[in-house]
Amino acid sequence: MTSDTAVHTEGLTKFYGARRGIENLDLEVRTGEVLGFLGPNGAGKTTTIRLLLDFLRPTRGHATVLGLDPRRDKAALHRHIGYLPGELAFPGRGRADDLLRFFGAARGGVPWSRVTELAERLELDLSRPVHTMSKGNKQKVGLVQAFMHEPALLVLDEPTSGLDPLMQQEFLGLVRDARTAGQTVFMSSHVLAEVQQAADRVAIVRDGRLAAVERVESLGKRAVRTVEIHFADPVDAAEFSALPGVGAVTVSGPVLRCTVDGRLDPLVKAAARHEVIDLLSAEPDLEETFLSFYYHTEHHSERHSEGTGDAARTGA
Ligand SMILES: Nc1ncnc2c1ncn2[C@@H]1O[C@H](COP(=O)(O)OP(=O)(O)OP(=O)(O)O)[C@@H](O)[C@H]1O
Repeated sequence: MTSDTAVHTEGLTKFYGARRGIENLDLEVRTGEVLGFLGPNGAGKTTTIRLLLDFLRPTRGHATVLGLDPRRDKAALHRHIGYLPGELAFPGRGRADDLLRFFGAARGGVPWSRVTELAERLELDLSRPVHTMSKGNKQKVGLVQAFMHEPALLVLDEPTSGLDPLMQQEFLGLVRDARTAGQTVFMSSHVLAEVQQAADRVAIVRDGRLAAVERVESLGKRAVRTVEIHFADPVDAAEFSALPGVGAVTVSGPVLRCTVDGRLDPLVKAAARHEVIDLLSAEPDLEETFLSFYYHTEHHSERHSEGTGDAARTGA
């Protein structure tokens, strides 16, 4: 492991008795990248995060985080990490600002302006006692404490849970700023859409095993979109169904509906031979296309054909 690598795991495995938490995880998070750690409930995301921070001990295998051994160098490691747990539990009945002062002091001092700047961006009222706050506002306190000391590595477990859409966007802005500042971000989620907006790569876990690691750009290319074209006059389905990437063509009079996998260009050029009244293209639904590819396919490893150079498969 070099300084180019923020997190490195080798055969990392945790069983809870006979129950698999995560098994044989080989994963690398590069310094300065945002890695989305994606998987459905129970996939093993929280287990992995807790192993990286030494809140759990592996059954076998090994992790190196920021060049340190989480087990041996836990205290040093935690100073360089900003951690947002999946389930927040704040102690006591204190106000948010008092709590954050306490966290700041524990990390060797954090400029208070940094705390207020984060609180303003997230529209968090620091004068409120944390125990009276809504889930979303508690989540904001959790985010402020994770980001406030500008750690080399942010480890965020389901960071947007409880945040409304506007605040989710603000959070993604914080992640992008962290990346610009050279920080590394490892964030778990079960929502691809949010990870896709912020991450360089996504690692997909399923049933305690790593299913794939992909660059986010290659997810987009894989997306199937639905297209509906309204023509001035009726058209013939046969004219469109053989076009590259075009599938599920149905024609009802002057309205053509189909799916397009990849480039829209062949369909648009073919449509342009007719008078087009309207064209509707639904946003690529990556949840439906990409995730179903991994989650709902028995033999998904066989279906993963195009190599991106990043594919990491464990034969799950
Ligand atoms: N303390 C525990 N004792 C027994 N089994 C556990 C424990 N913690 C987790 N597990 C099991 O390990 C597996 C992975 O759980 P984990 O919490 O890591 O998944 P996750 O991907 O974080 O899920 P979620 O999105 O629901 O938080 C699940 O089958 C879960 O039931």
